[in-house]
Amino acid sequence: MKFEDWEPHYTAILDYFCFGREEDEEAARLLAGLTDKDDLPLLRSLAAGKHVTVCGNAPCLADELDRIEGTIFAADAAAEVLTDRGIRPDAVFTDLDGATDRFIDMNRDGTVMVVHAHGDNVPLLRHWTPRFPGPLVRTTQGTPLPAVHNFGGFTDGDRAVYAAEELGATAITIIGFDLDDRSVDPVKRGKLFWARELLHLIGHDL
Ligand SMILES: Nc1ncnc2c1ncn2[C@@H]1O[C@H](COP(=O)(O)OP(=O)(O)OP(=O)(O)O)[C@@H](O)[C@H]1O
Ligand SMILES: Nc1nc2c(c(=O)[nH]1)N=C(CO)CN2
Ligand SMILES: [Mg+2]
Repeated sequence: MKFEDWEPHYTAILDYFCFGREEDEEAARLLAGLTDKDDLPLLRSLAAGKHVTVCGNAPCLADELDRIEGTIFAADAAAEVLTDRGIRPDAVFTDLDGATDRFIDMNRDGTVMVVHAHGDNVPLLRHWTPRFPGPLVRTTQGTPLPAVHNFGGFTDGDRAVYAAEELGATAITIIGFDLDDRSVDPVKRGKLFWARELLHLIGHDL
């Protein structure tokens, strides 16, 4: 999605959560300076012309793994549910709140880390970004920078779907999403509300 088309949705999300755009854009500038890696061509090659399965981290994920087809994009800690079952994702979309040392291992084995900057994860960006030994793509939800991309989307899971669309996937299967999950805290419920809105906007009704 072009940034001009994304921007009104982004502004509405900032208002809803009382998040600051300046903080998001400062985090993106910081991330721009933490590494020179930009493995966008590799990420594109994983999605373009391919069937992509996006794995969210709802409790139902473990029961839906038999639906996986093609390239695997994992939303943050969903990557661990997958590796626990011997499945290494092709890419992990993460704002790093679910990151563990196992992300470093899968990145060394070739999993693309798609590291997202926002106003509330600056310490995590500083901690993890220099430690990833393998392929890395950087994203922002604000104005994109030359090597900090914005494919649209907000939560790790819906951003993975937006990226798959933007990078030319021919089909997308979405598993591990329970957007009515009542076990989550109120802020997370708000995030799942926006995930549903944003997925609906690009034709995925969950
Ligand atoms: N019931 C669910 N619980 C958690 N994640 C879900 C659920 N259903 C779908 N998802 C997707 O899986 C992703 C898991 O990533 P993660 O739990 O790190 O969330 P996040 O987007 O970083 O938000 P938060 O800041 O609340 O952690 C979410 O971004 C969301 O898109
Ligand atoms: N400023 C800010 N931006 C975000 C946040 C967050 O907690 N704060 N969480 C996200 C993952 O759902 C995505 N973007
Ligand atoms: Mg996360």
